Amino acid sequence: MRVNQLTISNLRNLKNPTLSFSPQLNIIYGPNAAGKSSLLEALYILGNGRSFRTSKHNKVINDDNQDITVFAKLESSGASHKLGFNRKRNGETAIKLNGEIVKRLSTLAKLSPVQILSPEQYDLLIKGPGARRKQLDWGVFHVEHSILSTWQKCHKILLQRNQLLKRKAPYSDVSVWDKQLVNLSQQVTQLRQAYCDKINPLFSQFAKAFIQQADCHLELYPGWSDKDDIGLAELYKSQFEKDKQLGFTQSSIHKADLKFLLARNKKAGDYLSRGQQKLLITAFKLAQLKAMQEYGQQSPLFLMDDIGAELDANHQTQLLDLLAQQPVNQQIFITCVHLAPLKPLIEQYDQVKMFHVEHGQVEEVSSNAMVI
Ligand SMILES: Nc1ncnc2c1ncn2[C@@H]1O[C@H](COP(=O)(O)OP(=O)(O)OP(=O)(O)O)[C@@H](O)[C@H]1O
Repeated sequence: MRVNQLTISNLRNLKNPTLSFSPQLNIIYGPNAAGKSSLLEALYILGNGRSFRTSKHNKVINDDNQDITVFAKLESSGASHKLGFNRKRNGETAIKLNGEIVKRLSTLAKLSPVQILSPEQYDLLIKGPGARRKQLDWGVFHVEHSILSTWQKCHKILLQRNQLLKRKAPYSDVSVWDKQLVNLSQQVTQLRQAYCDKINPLFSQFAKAFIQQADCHLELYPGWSDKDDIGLAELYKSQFEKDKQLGFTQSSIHKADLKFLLARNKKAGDYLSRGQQKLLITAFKLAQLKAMQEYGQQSPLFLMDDIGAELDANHQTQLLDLLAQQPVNQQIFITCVHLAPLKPLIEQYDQVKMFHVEHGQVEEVSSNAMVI
């Protein structure tokens, strides 16, 4: 997928730019608080219907305005599309694809997948499992769309079962849902596991290069522990009293986790330095990108916010080398304060566009005019 043109209205401090992008490398640079990340936010909204920096939609709308609009001309799965997204302060949202109203956010996700690496994600290893599960399911969805409906059905049943548990219903009532729940939990887990199997060698390879630790790997915790190998159906039976006491189901896909492990199964979050954790997340994101390039329906936009901020010079060079090896149809957007470290990367691309941002004003500048 690639975005050819983007028009942004009333997003944070941006002065409503219309921009034409390179199908390969786009560099967005300028001083702090210029509006660089805001530009990436607009691109992210195209694929997700929300910001990557906040869950509070109103924060993204310019203080003096009542709504934001992001409009893009893009190419996806070999066809050209016009995609418009509008959100008002009261939360009302309108999405239009080629003039037709779109109701589901999953349509956006399928049409314009976006992968982002930003400082907001560097604490993924020390956060709760929810954030890792989200990243995992994002990846699974983009190589196997069917996970979404199975996941939704599973969560619906969990909701019904939990309502009964809260009401202290008897086992005979609650267990009506167990067979379906077992079935759906296993289906989701199989898809998650298949994705982990695909991504693991890619992740290990990037992780080894970045943090010089052999045997870095990902392990899926399905959301229940079955040490005695009795099966999920039996677990529901044996956990019923505890579930009733708690008022919710303890074991299913809502408790899954993606574990980042080092040699001898040490938890990466407990062992690595902050800097190494950031590098490991970078390795994970690159592995997800590669998995989509190899197994997905299409390659996502790859957004890298503040590329220089979190890496030392060596690791930055390593990352830039990897970016220089991306397939020619991979569209990349990078924000930075200083251009100088990006010079070797820029020189390796045929089609580069550079945008200078200051006080919300975005201007395309010639890459030949790059003064370093
Ligand atoms: N709702 C809003 N309305 C108007 N301005 C806003 C709004 N939200 C944030 N801003 C301002 O927009 C500016 C742009 O922020 P942004 O994070 O995009 O800058 P940046 O160039 O990525 O900065 P940095 O290099 O420091 O990360 C900031 O000055 C911020 O205070």
